[in-house]
Amino acid sequence: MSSCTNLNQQFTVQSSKCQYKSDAIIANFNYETTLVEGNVVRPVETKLQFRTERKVPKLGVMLVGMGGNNGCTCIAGAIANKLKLTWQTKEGEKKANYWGSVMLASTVKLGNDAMGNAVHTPISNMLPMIHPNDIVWGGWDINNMNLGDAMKRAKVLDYDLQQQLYPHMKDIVPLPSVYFPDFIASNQNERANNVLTGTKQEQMEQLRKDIRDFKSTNNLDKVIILWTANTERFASVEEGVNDRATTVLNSIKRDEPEISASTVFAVASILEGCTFINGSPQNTFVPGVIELARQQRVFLAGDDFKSGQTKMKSVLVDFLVSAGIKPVSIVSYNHLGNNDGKNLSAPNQFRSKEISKSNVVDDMVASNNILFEKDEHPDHVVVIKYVPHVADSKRAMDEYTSEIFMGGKNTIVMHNTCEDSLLATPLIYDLVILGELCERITMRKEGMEPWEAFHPVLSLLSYMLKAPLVPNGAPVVNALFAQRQAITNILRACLGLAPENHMSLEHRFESTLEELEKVSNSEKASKKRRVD
Ligand SMILES: NC(=O)c1ccc[n+]([C@@H]2O[C@H](COP(=O)([O-])OP(=O)(O)OC[C@H]3O[C@@H](n4cnc5c(N)ncnc54)[C@H](O)[C@@H]3O)[C@@H](O)[C@H]2O)c1
Ligand SMILES: O=P([O-])([O-])O[C@@H]1[C@@H](O)[C@H](O)[C@@H](O)[C@H](O)[C@@H]1O
Repeated sequence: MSSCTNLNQQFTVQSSKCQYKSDAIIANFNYETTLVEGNVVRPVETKLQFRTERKVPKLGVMLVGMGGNNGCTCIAGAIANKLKLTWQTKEGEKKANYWGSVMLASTVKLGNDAMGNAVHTPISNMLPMIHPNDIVWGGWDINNMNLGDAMKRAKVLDYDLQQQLYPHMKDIVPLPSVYFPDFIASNQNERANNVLTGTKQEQMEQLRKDIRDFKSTNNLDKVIILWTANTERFASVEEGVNDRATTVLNSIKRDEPEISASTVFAVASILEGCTFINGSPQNTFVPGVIELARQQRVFLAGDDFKSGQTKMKSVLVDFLVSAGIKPVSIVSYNHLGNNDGKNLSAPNQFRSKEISKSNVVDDMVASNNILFEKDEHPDHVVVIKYVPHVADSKRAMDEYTSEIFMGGKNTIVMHNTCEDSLLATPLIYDLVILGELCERITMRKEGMEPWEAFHPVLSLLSYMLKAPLVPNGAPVVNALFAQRQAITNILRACLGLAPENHMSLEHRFESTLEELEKVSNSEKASKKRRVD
C-alpha cells in the first residue's frame, strides 16, 4: 500500500531538460495541447524553453490602504513571523505562521519514489522565491493612524500578540494619499486626515516620488504596489477619457473627475515600472491603463481578493457542475462589521463588490451544455449587510439549490465564518510572491525567438482573485483547482517537468503494480541486510 512522503530540502532536477546555470534555470518543455476543429481533434506539441532568473531580489511592497484591516494585519503577520512570536490565548499557546498562503503553506506533488509513494514538496521549494519575512513594507493611507494603533482598531489579532507587536508597529506611519471622495462611501470621510492636495497630475507625481524614495531609502532591487484600500465605485469608461493610454495620461493632466484614486496609483506604478495588484473589485484597470501597462511592459493583476465566500463558491459550483449536478439557485448572504463593510454599505461601493462576486460561476456554467442551455444561468443573488458588532469576523450564509437525477432537488446550506483579514492577508503575500516570481520568468519557442515575458495582464494570479483580469481574447477561469493547477504546472514546466496529470498509471495495471512490488521487496531486503 503506497503512502505519501514529503521532501522539504532543496532538490535538483537531473535531466537534459533542465540546466542550472549560475544566473538562471533553463528548462526545455514540451507543451502538449489538443486542437479541436469541428469534429476533428488533433494533438499539438510545441517545444518551448523557460528561463527563470535565480537571484531573488530585495523586494519592497507598498500597500495602498496600509492602515486598514488587511494592510496592518499583513504587516503585523510578517513581523510576527520574522520574530517567530508566540502568544497565549484561552486555547493555549499560538505561534506565528503563514497558513492560508498557497505559496507558503501548501505543497505540490513532485512525483513518486521508486516504490510508487507520492512525494510532495512545499510550493515555495519549487523555484527561488521571495519570502515575506524579507520584504520591506510601506505604503499610503488617507488616515494617518500609526500601524500599532491601526492594529488595535482593526480588532483582528489576539490581544497578547498585539501587545508584543505594538512596539514594532507604532512607528510605522502611512504616507499621505490620493483621496477622491466621490469614489468611496461618504462614511469614509471622517477617516480622511492624511491626504495629498494639488492637481491629479501633481498628486500622481508625488506618488511616483514616494515610490522612488522608498526604493532608494531601503536600497531595494524592485517594488510592487498593491491596492488594499477601500472599494471604489466603478469609473465609467469613456472615449477620450480613459479608453487609451494617451487619454488616461491627458485626463490626469487635466484633472478629469472620472479618473479614480486607484487608477492614479496604477498609472504612477506603471510609470515607475512597478507591478500593480488590485485587491478590490473596482475597475481600476480601465482600457487606457491596460494599454499603458502593455506599452511599458509592466504587470497588472486583479481584481478583488478571493478570500472567503467566493472562494468556497468557486469550489462548490465546480464540484456540482463537473459532477453533472445542475445548480439552479445560489444565494450568498453575508454580514460583517469592519470598515470594509461600512464602506460597502453604500450602494455604489456594494455594486462593485456585487459584480465581482456574481461573475465567479460563469466559466463553470458555460462549460456544460448538457445541464445549461446557451446563456442559461442559475439564479444568483449576493447580499452584504453591515453589522458593526461582528467586526472583521464576517458571517457568510449560502444556499445552493440544484436539480439532480430524475427530477430530484438537492439543497446545500452553509454557514462560513470567514475571518476577513486573516483569510485575505495570506493572499497578499501570495500575490506579491507569485507576481515577483513571474517578473523573473521568460519563455521562448525552443532555441528560436528572443525570450518573452508573461503578458502584462498577469492572469496567473487569478487563484487569489474573484474577478480575474485576463488578456484580451483569453478565457476567464474561476474554477479554483484549475487556477491552482495552472500555477503548479507552470512551476513544473520551469524545471522541465511534465504537468501533474493524476493518471497514476503505475497503480492501475497488474504489470506496473508488480514492478513496484518488486522494487519495494528489494528495498525491504536491502534494508534488512543493512540492519543485519
Ligand atoms: N476578506 C477581505 O478582507 C477582503 C476580501 C476581498 C476584498 N477585500 C477588499 O480589500 C480592501 C481592503 O479591505 P479591508 O478590510 O482592509 O478594508 P479597510 O476599510 O479596513 O481598509 C481600507 C483602508 O484604505 C484606506 N483608504 C481608503 N481610500 C484610500 C486611498 N485613496 N488611498 C489610501 N488609503 C485609502 C482606508 O483609510 C482604510 O484604512 C477593500 O476594498 C475590500 O473590499 C477584502
Ligand atoms: O471574499 P468574499 O468573502 O467572497 O467576499 C467578501 C465580501 O462578501 C465581504 O463583504 C467583504 O468581506 C470582503 O470585501 C470580501 O470581498
